[in-house]
Amino acid sequence: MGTKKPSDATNDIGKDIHTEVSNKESGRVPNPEHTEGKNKKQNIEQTHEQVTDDVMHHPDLINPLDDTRIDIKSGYTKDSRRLKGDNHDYEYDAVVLGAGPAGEAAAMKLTKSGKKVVVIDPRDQVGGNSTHVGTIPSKALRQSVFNLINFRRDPMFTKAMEYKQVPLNRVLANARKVIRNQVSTHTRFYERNRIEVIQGWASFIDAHTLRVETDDNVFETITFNKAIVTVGSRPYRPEILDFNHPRVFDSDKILQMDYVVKKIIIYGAGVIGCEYASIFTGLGYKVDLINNQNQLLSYLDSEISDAIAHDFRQFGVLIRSNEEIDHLETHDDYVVLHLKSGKRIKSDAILWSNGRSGNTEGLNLEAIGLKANSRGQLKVDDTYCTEIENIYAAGDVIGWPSLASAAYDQGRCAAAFMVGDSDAEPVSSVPTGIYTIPEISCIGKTEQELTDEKVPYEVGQAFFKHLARAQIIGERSGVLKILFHRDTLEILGIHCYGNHASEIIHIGQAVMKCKSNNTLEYFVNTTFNYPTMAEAYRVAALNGLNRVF
Ligand SMILES: Cc1cc2nc3c(=O)[nH]c(=O)nc-3n(C[C@H](O)[C@H](O)[C@H](O)COP(=O)(O)OP(=O)(O)OC[C@H]3O[C@@H](n4cnc5c(N)ncnc54)[C@H](O)[C@@H]3O)c2cc1C
Ligand SMILES: NC(=O)c1ccc[n+]([C@@H]2O[C@H](COP(=O)([O-])OP(=O)(O)OC[C@H]3O[C@@H](n4cnc5c(N)ncnc54)[C@H](O)[C@@H]3O)[C@@H](O)[C@H]2O)c1
Repeated sequence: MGTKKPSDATNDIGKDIHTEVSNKESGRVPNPEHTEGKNKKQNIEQTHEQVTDDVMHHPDLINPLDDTRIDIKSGYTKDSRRLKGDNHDYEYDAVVLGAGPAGEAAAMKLTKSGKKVVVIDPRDQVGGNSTHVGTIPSKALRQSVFNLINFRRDPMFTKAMEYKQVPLNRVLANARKVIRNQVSTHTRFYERNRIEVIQGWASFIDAHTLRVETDDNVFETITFNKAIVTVGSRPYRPEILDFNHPRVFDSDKILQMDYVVKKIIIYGAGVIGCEYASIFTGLGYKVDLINNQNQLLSYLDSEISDAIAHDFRQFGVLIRSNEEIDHLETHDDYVVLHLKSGKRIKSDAILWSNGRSGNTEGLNLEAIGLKANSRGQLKVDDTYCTEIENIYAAGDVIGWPSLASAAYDQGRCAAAFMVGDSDAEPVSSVPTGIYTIPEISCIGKTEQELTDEKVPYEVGQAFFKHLARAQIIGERSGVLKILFHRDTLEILGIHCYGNHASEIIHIGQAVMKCKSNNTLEYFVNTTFNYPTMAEAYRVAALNGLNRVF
């Protein structure tokens, strides 16, 4: 990502742009002429301390997994022609804090609406946590492990293959390639749209001024009319754990694990914990999965939740439910997890996957009168506007649903609201896609919800083992469940467990979205390709209709 050098910081509309060497580095007291007042200066000092702490505390936030740099070549700077002169004195119409999916979508929508936009991110590559440490590496890793499992199962190879455990960072070779391609694709989007991208840490000085610390410890200020905060999230790290210990990991640090283990504890059985349970068992590790609740992924339809728990046990995952950490004992070559129930679990390493926190600490929100909640998240209204009228927020930093899929749409919608699009709508319905092995995907209501709401529903099911396509590609388990109103046949929920579930769900989602066509009969009266996994919809629909009397 192109770093804007101080020399680029020309001022085309009469406002001062300051650069200064970090006080911390130089040991010098800053020149008071370079700041607008004592209070502001204190805020800046505080921000710098916080930001530096964040960098120290969380180095992975700024270090992409793939260190091959893909620089932005546009060189589009403040000297460039303004696309459209909005009626204000600020340098930019809009500033975007964070170049993840939410930030990218917001920047694209803003620039296509004729606004002069700048995006700021501390990483030297675009893509955000989603591309560098979240969605992309974990899904590419899962695919490699999935291939390995199929390879080991295939009788053509089992005899010839030496069964060897592989360290995680070697399996990540494919992920590095995907990351590089993703960064390259997204870099081109910024370039083609001539969006300025600055590498640096952003924090607020006031509601129209940002302070940006570039990676060479140079600070500058930029002024803007509106801002959108899309700084994302990072793993929540409780103080009782030492994440510098080589056997203690979170979902960012795990990507650097360079040794093989026989046994690993996963603390937290949320989406990340369950996806990694599949990855580790696929690599041949024994897994202790510690769940704080009594059911896995308890918001899922309970049959699906039972199915994944059953398959996990088959693959050698020991699920320990209703447990809570007391403390962790660390040693050079092992760890012992002490649970409040009195149990002690010894293992080669631990992956802590119990929640995430919004990256708001270093933003100096106090300077603009904003306060994040205890999880570092910002509250927004239906237009993604925070309590400050020119400051918007989207993506993980606003909490629900904390998905890359939704972050992109939220960023685009927030920008649409910022520019006053009359047809902008906030994101409200998002499918669940969990990339365990096998996958889980759902949309709409669960059986439990419909029962609680006393809705007269029926169920139609299709088991993958009966589908021609599934038999051809060797899918052994999997089911598609359609929940529908028994009188109107309206589809109320779709739940899928099995490989390709995250793709299969979209057929049902499209039908559910078409209000006039949203009935089970669509699947009976429409000819699908054969043999396909989509045939599951026809089989499930006929199965469901047979129950209606
Ligand atoms: C292991 C894992 C697997 C996941 N798998 C999936 C999945 O399969 N599907 C899915 O939909 N979602 C998945 N997610 C969630 C997904 O990654 C997030 O929802 C998504 O990254 C959120 O996008 P975002 O744009 O809000 O922020 P992010 O992707 O977090 O990007 C925020 C950016 O802001 C930058 N930033 C931080 N502080 C500042 C600052 N002060 N100034 C400027 N910039 C700053 C950061 O460097 C970062 O580049 C997964 C997450 C994890 C951790
Ligand atoms: N396939 C996917 O869509 C996918 C994959 C991985 C991660 N993700 C996203 O990543 C996010 C994190 O997943 P996860 O499995 O770590 O956790 P989670 O959000 O499922 O939560 C796990 C537990 O941690 C608690 N928690 C959450 N944040 C906390 C905080 N800041 N402080 C204290 N406790 C907290 C929660 O209440 C819960 O009990 C999820 O929101 C998920 O949407 C999505």
